[in-house]
Amino acid sequence: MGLNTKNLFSSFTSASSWFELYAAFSTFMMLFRTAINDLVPDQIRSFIASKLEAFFNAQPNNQVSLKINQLWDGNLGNRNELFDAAQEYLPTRITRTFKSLKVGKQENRKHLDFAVDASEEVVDKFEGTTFTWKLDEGSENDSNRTHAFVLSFNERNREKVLDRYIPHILKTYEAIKAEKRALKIFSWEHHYWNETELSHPATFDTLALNSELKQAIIHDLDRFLRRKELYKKVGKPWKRGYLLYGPPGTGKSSLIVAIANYLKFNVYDLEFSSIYSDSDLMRCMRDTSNRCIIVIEDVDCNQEVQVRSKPSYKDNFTDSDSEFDGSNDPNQVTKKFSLSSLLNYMDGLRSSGGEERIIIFTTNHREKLDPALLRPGRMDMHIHLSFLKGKAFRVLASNYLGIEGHHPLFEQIEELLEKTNVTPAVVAEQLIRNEDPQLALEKLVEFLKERGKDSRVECHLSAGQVNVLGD
Ligand SMILES: Nc1ncnc2c1ncn2[C@@H]1O[C@H](COP(=O)(O)OP(=O)(O)OP(=O)(O)O)[C@@H](O)[C@H]1O
Repeated sequence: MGLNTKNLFSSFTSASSWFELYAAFSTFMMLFRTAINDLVPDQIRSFIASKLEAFFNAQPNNQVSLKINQLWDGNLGNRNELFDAAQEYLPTRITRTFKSLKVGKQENRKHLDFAVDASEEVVDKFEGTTFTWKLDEGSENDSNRTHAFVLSFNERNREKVLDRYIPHILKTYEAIKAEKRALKIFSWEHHYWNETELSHPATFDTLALNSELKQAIIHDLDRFLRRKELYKKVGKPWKRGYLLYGPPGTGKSSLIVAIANYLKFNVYDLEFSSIYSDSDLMRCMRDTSNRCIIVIEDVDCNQEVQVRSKPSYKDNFTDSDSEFDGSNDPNQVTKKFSLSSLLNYMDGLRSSGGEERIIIFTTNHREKLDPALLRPGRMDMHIHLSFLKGKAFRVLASNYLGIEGHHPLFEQIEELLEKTNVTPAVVAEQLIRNEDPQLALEKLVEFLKERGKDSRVECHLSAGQVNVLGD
């Protein structure tokens, strides 16, 4: 029985017949789609879709590529920033599925670094479009060999690449650079901030502090950063003041570095002796950048701050910018600027209106400080750093001896530490004397037993404490 095509087509000549055909086809498609959705799992469907897309994109006639050379025009002094950006950006697209990767670790860096291997293509998705990257390492025979990235994409995405994809890569690069940027420490000398790199490795992980205290500080810092909008709404300068107090060698400076490394804030270290007048103080405060920590160390040694309540000074200094050299003063202390200038700054009254500033005062003697300085709002959190107690010792054992787990001498050492008042700095010094962990711990036990005999004459202070004075 033959199929009569003439009859078949003639039966579809009317509009209603075409409509019927269309309706039947739509119904079939709907059923087909539902069946596919029900029967074929999600992963398989997206796999097929990506293969189809790759197939069409791979057609040589609609693929275009951009070559991003390491050097612009081969000129050594002329690096191509886009190459550097791609080099930083692509490892962020590396997933666990890669078969070939370059991996390495740089000195002073905790984390591993990854880089694209020339034998592997990196496939990146941006706004639903697939981009393929390949590293070209140049010819081995070429003495001026440099690298290049080749970016391939479908020609219909030319505009997207230039208008949005490349700007996106450059922006990501800036963010990565900011994240990796070395922190700076500034000191005020002769009316200018002198900058050096802050390469101190202290972090909250390497600090021997009791863990509740650590958590309380980290929590306070996080909360401070989160509350930008609230500070703005209530018209409060967005800053937070911490007072670190305790005996020398308990980690005040180390904690400041740990805070800086945690927040990625630069540190401005201010010694009052380098300030010549109120206006000098204002200038140095004004010249600090946002997102910084201003540190005034050993504030009790800075006579200007602790002596405000002494009658001889009250008579002599004012809130003005005038300088007072203290030459007639019986205590022979040089007074160059007023405490009230500092307090005003701290209240934000005369600040430059900057944001995200942390102010840290350190002292070995909190009791010597002027109460005006300690008032809530000026010093929001008082952090007491004290002798080494409890399990905090294990952090030092890890820092100095590389002992990560347990050691049979730990309990004995911790018991001895409870009975003795020794600072983390003193214990650190003992540990560093011997490379052999077992020997170092045995020597520490001996040392602590000796110290225990003298401990009766030492004052008994509690372990690290924190006192939050409110917002
Ligand atoms: N809590 C701690 N955790 C880890 N290391 C510490 C701690 N305290 C002291 N150290 C070690 O002791 C050394 C001295 O400590 P640091 O300078 O931080 O103490 P400090 O309290 O600021 O002393 P000072 O009051 O004399 O300035 C540091 O190099 C650090 O290695």
